[in-house]
Amino acid sequence: MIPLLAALTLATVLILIFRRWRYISPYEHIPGPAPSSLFGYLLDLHNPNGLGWHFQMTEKFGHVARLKGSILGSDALYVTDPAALQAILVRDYNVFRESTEFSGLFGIVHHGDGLASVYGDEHKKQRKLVDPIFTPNRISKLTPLFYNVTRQMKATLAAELASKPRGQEIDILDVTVRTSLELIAQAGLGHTFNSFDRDSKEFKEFHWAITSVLPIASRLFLFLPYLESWRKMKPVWLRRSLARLVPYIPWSAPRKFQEASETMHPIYQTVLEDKKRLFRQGGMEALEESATSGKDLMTLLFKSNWEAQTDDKMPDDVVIANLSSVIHGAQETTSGALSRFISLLASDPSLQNKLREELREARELKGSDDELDFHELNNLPLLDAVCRETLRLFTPVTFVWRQTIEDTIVPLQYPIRDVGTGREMRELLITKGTPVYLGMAAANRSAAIWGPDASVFKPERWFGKMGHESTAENTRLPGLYSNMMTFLGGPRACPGMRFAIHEIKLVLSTLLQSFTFEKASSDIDWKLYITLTPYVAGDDTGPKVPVKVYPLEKSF
Ligand code: HEM
Repeated sequence: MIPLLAALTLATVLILIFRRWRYISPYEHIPGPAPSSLFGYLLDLHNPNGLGWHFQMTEKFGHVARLKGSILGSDALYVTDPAALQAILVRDYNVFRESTEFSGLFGIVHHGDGLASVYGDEHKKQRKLVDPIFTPNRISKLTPLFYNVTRQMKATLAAELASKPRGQEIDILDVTVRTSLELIAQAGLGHTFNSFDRDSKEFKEFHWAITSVLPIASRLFLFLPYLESWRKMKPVWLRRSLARLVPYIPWSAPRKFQEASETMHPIYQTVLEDKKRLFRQGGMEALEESATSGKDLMTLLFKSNWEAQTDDKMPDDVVIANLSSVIHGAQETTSGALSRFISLLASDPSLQNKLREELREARELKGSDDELDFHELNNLPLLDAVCRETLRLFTPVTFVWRQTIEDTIVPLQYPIRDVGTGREMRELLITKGTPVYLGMAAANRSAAIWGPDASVFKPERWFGKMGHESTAENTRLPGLYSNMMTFLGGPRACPGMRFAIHEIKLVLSTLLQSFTFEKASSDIDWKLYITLTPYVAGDDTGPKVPVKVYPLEKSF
């Protein structure tokens, strides 16, 4: 049996190598980086220490680059061209699908076919129910809930500082992680993880699961192409029986991946069951009388689903998968971004003071002890510019992945020069099956788009300007937020963008009104997992962002 299996494997590998040898890439004429291993571009693209590889893409190779495949695989494209991005994300979004790697991965993590795992009409139908829970009006009503959480954050941080010698470094990532998880738990689920209680078992377990599942998955990237077939495997009893064997695999990554995705699911089930029970007992009124006055995203989604036409209603497993997508989408991205903001401010005391002055003036103008509301926070020009510039330069999601399901020609704003003939091409045929990587961080740093100072942190570039006016030549990118790619664009753009911006502004303003920040002695390495994750340089024991924090003599 074993010799037969070995012979079959060898024959398959030889056939694949032969096919690869005969393969003529449709992208031979496009410049691109040489792969650093036999695995082709894959190891470079996913290298946790490879952020520089992404950042240099447009300057070295232009706005479309060829990524050479492995000895067994075919080539891919890395796209940052504004016109091509518009075609891929908006015009032809049904042709450039979320990759099966991602839909398989998120289908398993979210235990069902939520937004991140569906395409076409099903995706449109689900977005119709999810988008209304994120309108500016709905987000503005979450402000009191947000302040409840930031008050706990402030008290916990003040207590930690009081218990330590003055000037000792603290891990601000721990603070932003607890804050963003508690914010999305309360505002998203109407639930608490008691995240500021160091002994909270629920916080520890959920936090471990939500922060580990994607970094672990990126260690399994060679297996990602098979996850979609795995989760759709029939008969279901066979898949379930095989899944029971995972804990016995002598490799920790699949075991931990399974454990993490199994930890989060029961919490979402309980939250949904609680809402249903309340609804059965007292209808919508009972939900509206709950602790969040019915303003949490889960109640809104429940309502939106209840009011939908029968054909549009989502079954419970899809509601749960979407709930899980929302919580996941909100957690890692926002906590990492918040710690990035604070470490930037810690290195720039003058910017910190200017932001504090802007806040002080706004509070004085308001003339009461009430905190700034949604609109008042949005009307602070320096805070807004710092927010945009940080999210441009330090894009939390570096790239996304699409798969082409039919041959399509896309236009190019920046022509490609043929490496053989030097001929200029103003459009590009992308053939069926090509993996297409959309370099969001690279597009946000392109010197052709943003000018020669594209890689400099310069909040002033946004003063008095909207979206494309801050680029070098009024270039329009198809991004949802301020003409940049941070939250993507088109029908699959991030629905939680307003939630994220409001959270970032509100948390930062709360911290700046009570504390000052100073740079710590160590440098931070931002590692590329699916979102950017901060580590102290030379210390791989876990994500951290040490800074020195001091209470303000007079907080306001
Ligand atoms: C700085 C913070 C955030 C960033 C940079 C960010 C970025 C993104 C990006 C790039 C995508 C597209 C992924 C893809 O197509 O492969 C996305 C999707 C998504 N985000 Fe966010 N996000 C952030 C915060 C949030 C928040 C706060 C929420 C919810 C409260 C959220 C919920 C979602 C959901 C549900 C999706 C899936 C949308 C779909 O497939 O239709 N995100 N996000």
